[in-house]
Amino acid sequence: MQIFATEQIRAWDEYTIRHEPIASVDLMERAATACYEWLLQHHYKGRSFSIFCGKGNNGGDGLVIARLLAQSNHSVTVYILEFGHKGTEDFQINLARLHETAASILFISSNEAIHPIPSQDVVIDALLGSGINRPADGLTAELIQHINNSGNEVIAIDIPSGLYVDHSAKGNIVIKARHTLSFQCFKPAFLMPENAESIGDVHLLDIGLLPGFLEQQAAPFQLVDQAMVSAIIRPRNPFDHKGDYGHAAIIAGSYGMMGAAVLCARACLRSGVGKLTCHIPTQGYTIMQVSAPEAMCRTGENHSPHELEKYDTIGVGPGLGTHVENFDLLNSVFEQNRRPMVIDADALNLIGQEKALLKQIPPGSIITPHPKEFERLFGKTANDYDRIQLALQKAAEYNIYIVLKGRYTFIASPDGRGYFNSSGNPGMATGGTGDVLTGIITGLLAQKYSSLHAALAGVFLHGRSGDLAAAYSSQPSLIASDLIEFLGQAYQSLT
Ligand SMILES: NC(=O)C1=CN([C@@H]2O[C@H](COP(=O)(O)OP(=O)(O)OC[C@H]3O[C@@H](n4cnc5c(N)ncnc54)[C@H](OP(=O)(O)O)[C@@H]3O)[C@@H](O)[C@H]2O)[C@@H](O)CC1
Ligand SMILES: Nc1ncnc2c1ncn2[C@@H]1O[C@H](COP(=O)(O)OP(=O)(O)O)[C@@H](O)[C@H]1O
Ligand SMILES: [K+]
Repeated sequence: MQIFATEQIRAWDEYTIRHEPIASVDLMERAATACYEWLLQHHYKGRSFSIFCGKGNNGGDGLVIARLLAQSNHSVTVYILEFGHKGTEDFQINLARLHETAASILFISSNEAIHPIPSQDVVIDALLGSGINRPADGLTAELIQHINNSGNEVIAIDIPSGLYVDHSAKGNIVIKARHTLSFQCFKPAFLMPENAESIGDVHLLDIGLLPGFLEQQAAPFQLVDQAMVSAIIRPRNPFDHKGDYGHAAIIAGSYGMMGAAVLCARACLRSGVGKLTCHIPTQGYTIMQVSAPEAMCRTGENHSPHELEKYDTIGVGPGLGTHVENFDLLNSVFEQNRRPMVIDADALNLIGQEKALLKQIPPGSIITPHPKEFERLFGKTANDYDRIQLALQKAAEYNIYIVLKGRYTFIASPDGRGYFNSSGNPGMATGGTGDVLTGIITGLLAQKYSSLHAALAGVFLHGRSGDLAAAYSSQPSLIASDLIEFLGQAYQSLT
């Protein structure tokens, strides 16, 4: 699924209007009807509503929702914020239609007209949509503050008023919604952690925009979804043998952190790798042999970084520790292995301390930082959008894939393309889940998936395992080992 910027969303609306064909006011009717039906299907039937509308087409959506609710005997009060202009054509048509219903219509042209919102009302926010072109200020800002301070449940239409679709509104006054009902496709704003408080739960409603438009468009970002990953994962052939699925090495673990190495190794095995050898510290030998009997072990000084050429790929970092001797370890790994590999956790923290190592990373490798590790590597950014841009810039500069982990993990490709993963849940915010991801991606790389495909499929399967594990038990009880247990079902769910 594509993730579009403002101009492309507008172009998709226009394409549909021209080619379906459908009048713009009828498309608005379709969009608002989808919102109305969502409300009825989600326990809002019979409630009373305060609906706040601007005078653009977002406000037009609000007016249609108000009419549909009033016609089905809901108590509706509509507040129209006076921007100083008369409103778009579709807004005006729908204002005239609303006058024929029992809805109360009030205009807000000064702060004296802002009154307390009845506590039982559900608030619908249709003040500003994708047409916002400057921060909300003056009366608009006051009204947004008033709604936020009311404590009422707020449902935003298309996007919470005050947010931009595709750049940061950090520090601006923005509606805080419980739900956002948006149309057709994800907008970048919904994927940024900095907007979490504003967007609430996002629900994408199908308004029948024509798919033909998608063929002509290069979206700035793609969503990693089941369809994409199903097309990547290859079936196994009947005469295959373990040599066909690669030999991976995991270099991980230290005293007190052997668990990270075990989680990584077990996830790698479950990902489908042919053979796995773990380079671990001597004191971790028994732990690994007992916990992952399918894996071979190499022990010795400094993780015994010898004969690394024989592996198809290497995953390095989980639980490694940041002792000074590990700089030599990393240098040795990068010297011996020039094929794409996976670099995570303490290996990234070491590189963060010794930035010259960045240039030594084998081309096409995948690094998997969480936001703090990313910051140690590449520095702070002013907002989440800038961080995404910085990831793309650094991926190109070092010819690597950057998997920036989070709710919607972002994958930056060195060719400038960016992907947001759609699977996963906050149950996965628990120690060790990142080690599992490293194991999965390493296993996919060993199986000769391209770096891009290993990263995309790896993050999606990892999140899908988390979703299946949480559905089986619960989010709070989820632990990293559960992801490994559910990886099999995650694969199964693709077909
Ligand atoms: N057929 C379609 O296309 C469909 C569209 N749909 C809906 O249309 C919405 C987009 O509508 P839109 O383009 O009219 O923009 P919208 O956000 O309502 O109004 C913004 C107006 O407000 C103004 N303004 C801007 N910033 C401001 C600020 N900070 N504070 C105050 N005022 C500000 C600015 O005017 P200006 O003051 O700059 O002259 C601008 O004209 C979209 O989100 C979706 O809900 C759906 O129905 C599906 C079909
Ligand atoms: N709220 C969330 N929603 C979805 N995925 C999450 C969430 N929180 C964490 N994750 C995922 O869990 C993993 C955590 O990795 P990381 O922070 O490296 O953990 P650790 O270092 O403990 O292994 C990442 O893959 C991340 O995308
Ligand atoms: K809105």
